[in-house]
Amino acid sequence: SSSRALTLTQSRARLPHPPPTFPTHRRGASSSSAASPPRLRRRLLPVRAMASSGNPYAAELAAAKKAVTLAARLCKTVQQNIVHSGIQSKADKSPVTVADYGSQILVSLALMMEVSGPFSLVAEEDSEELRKDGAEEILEEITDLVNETLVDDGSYSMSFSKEGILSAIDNGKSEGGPTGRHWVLDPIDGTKGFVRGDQYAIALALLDEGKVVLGVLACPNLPLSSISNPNGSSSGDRIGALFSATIDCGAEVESLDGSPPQKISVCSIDNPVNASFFESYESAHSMHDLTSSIAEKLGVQAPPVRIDSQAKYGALARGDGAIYLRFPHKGYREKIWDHAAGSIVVTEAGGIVTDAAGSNLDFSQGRFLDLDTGIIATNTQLMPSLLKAVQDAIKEKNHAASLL
Ligand SMILES: Nc1ncnc2c1ncn2[C@@H]1O[C@H](COP(=O)(O)O)[C@@H](OP(=O)(O)O)[C@H]1O
Ligand SMILES: [Mg+2]
Repeated sequence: SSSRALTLTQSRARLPHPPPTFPTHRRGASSSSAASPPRLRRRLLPVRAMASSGNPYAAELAAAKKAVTLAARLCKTVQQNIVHSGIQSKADKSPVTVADYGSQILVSLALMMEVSGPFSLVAEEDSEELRKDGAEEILEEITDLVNETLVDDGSYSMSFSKEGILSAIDNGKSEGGPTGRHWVLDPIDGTKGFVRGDQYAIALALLDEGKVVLGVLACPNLPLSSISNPNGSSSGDRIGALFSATIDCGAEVESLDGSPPQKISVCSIDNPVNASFFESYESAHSMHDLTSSIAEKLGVQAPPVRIDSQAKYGALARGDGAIYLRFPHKGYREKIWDHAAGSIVVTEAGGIVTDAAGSNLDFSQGRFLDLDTGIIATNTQLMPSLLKAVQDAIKEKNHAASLL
């Protein structure tokens, strides 16, 4: 209601740190009002929900779910258009670019509206390209798409000006680090899958004092209950899964269009013969020859299950498969937004996520993960033998390379 509406000036006075601003105008106002002080209706979540759930991050979790669900609405629209227009076969990358920026803007907006206190966001995109000559058309497309999504969703009665779009994107420029709270966002993880019409995820996590304390993964194309065959297609299952996890509170999955959350846990397979493993669809992202040699050493019989994005972590967390292997080619540096949300979903579901040396991933070092060789994830039962197989396979590969 209008009595609850706060001007930005009012909400700043109430908060310990000013939230980031983006020029916006209320829907229905003339375009000249974009220059007048923006009015943001800030919805604060009921404090009661926080206290009764026993989850110290309950408010942030609710905000994160709302943010990625809103972004997923935009991404789904764009992906449908891409698939229908057959644009994925052309070199034109603009639809995915529009969705990437649009998703980041909506997540940033929703977090800002729903969570009080200092705001820091480490996100993949910045506005540099959009500020260049020749980018006007794409900027206009993003602005229209974001504003249309806001109208369809109906949660926030506001619309963005083009300048507002640019500054909202730049809210994601934080460097993260070991102190304070930082949101970590991949607005579209698995862009290759997105363009192919396959799996992708909107991945959002919260770092608190260098540790991931919360993660949500919106997977609009993932079957809700399980991947029923090796290609990840469904058998009449509902499509669209939202995974979430908060530190020490477990992991859950719910439907992206609303259903009660269900607790999830990793599988309890302890014999690798019965295990299957996930890896990137793209061989450029992970060495399929190395993973195949690891699987062979371990005695895994099933062929690899190749899926784009952090949907792999979600599927692992609910026991659709037993192992996730990721071995980028030499020289690649992993980014924190590619693993923060996925890793807490797996660990809170009872799994373990480490680098190839068996060390925990360290999200406190800025935008990159500094890690040894690759990332592996599985349950507690399989981890010791998996780690041994990984190290043996790497040794063998290095030895073979030294003979060349
Ligand atoms: N050469 C490379 N090696 C490993 N990962 C790469 C890569 N190039 C891109 N990536 C990362 O792999 C992510 C996709 O992971 P996956 O292969 O599991 O689907 C990409 O996320 P984006 O799609 O958000 O750019 C990107 O960050
Ligand atoms: Mg990514």
